Amino acid sequence: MAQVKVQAIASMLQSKDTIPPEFVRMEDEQPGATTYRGPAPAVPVIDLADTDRVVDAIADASREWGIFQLVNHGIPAAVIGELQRVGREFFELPQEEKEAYAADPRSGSIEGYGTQIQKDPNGKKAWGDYLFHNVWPPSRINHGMWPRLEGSALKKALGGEEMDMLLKINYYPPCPRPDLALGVVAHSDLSAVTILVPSDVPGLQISKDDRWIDIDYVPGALIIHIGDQIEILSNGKYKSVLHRATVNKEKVRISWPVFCSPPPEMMVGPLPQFVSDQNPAKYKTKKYKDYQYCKLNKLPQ
Ligand SMILES: O=C(O)CCC(=O)C(=O)O
Ligand SMILES: [Fe+2]
Repeated sequence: MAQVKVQAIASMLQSKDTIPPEFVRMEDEQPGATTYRGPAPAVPVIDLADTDRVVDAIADASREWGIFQLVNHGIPAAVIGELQRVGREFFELPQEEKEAYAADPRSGSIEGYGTQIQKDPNGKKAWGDYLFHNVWPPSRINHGMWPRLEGSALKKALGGEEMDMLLKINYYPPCPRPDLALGVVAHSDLSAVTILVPSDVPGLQISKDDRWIDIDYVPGALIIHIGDQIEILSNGKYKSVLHRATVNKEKVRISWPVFCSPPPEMMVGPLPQFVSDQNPAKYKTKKYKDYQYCKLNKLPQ
């Protein structure tokens, strides 16, 4: 049976100030209670055109933050705008039309329209739906998946030989109690890096010095997350950032992360230049797909 999507639940809510109990997060996760409201340092903004500084700036930000905003990235605003438009258009289709693209849990692939990826130990749910679509390499593109994403996604701008790219479109309907719910719960990304196109509605938060802080988007910037694979390759020098997404009372929030990951069979482990007698390997060396399996099934890495 099809999973009931949050968008359908949100559209049927009678009350403007309550949400079903399974969406009320445990108290130590609720954004209303846990978002830090004091002055906090801002996520670094890096100018890709500043060739003298860019490499050091990325290394510093990856070590201290695990996330940064990239400006002058060279991807035309029209390409990004097209991706946003087509993604939004998908979620505005009637519910039964969207269900034609529903993810099939038996297929072993994450691709498709769905809600709720990971089981929650307390049976709680996140306030959001998604559409996953492989966009690179060409052999892994499923041409039956929301065809209007074909050719419009960031793949043309980003396409590289050694990376697999998975586009996710997160759709978070307006939520009567954004203080109690989360769109995406705290996690780090399994990818090597994630390139996130934000919408104009804020909501991305990171954990920095044990506080949840809001990210103020720089208009037109791409948000770059360091993911688990870079943390592993660098033996922990560069940090996979812990982050989560909050939702909005009046507005739909959408985000467009592109997860750039090694191919499934590639061996991943700390690179020799990051390992020494004083600094032994902190991570195993194994296939990327084995790291993926452990993360998705919440097993020890
Ligand atoms: O919506 C966002 O801003 C973040 C989404 C996210 O972290 C994810 O889908 O992995
Ligand atoms: Fe994420």
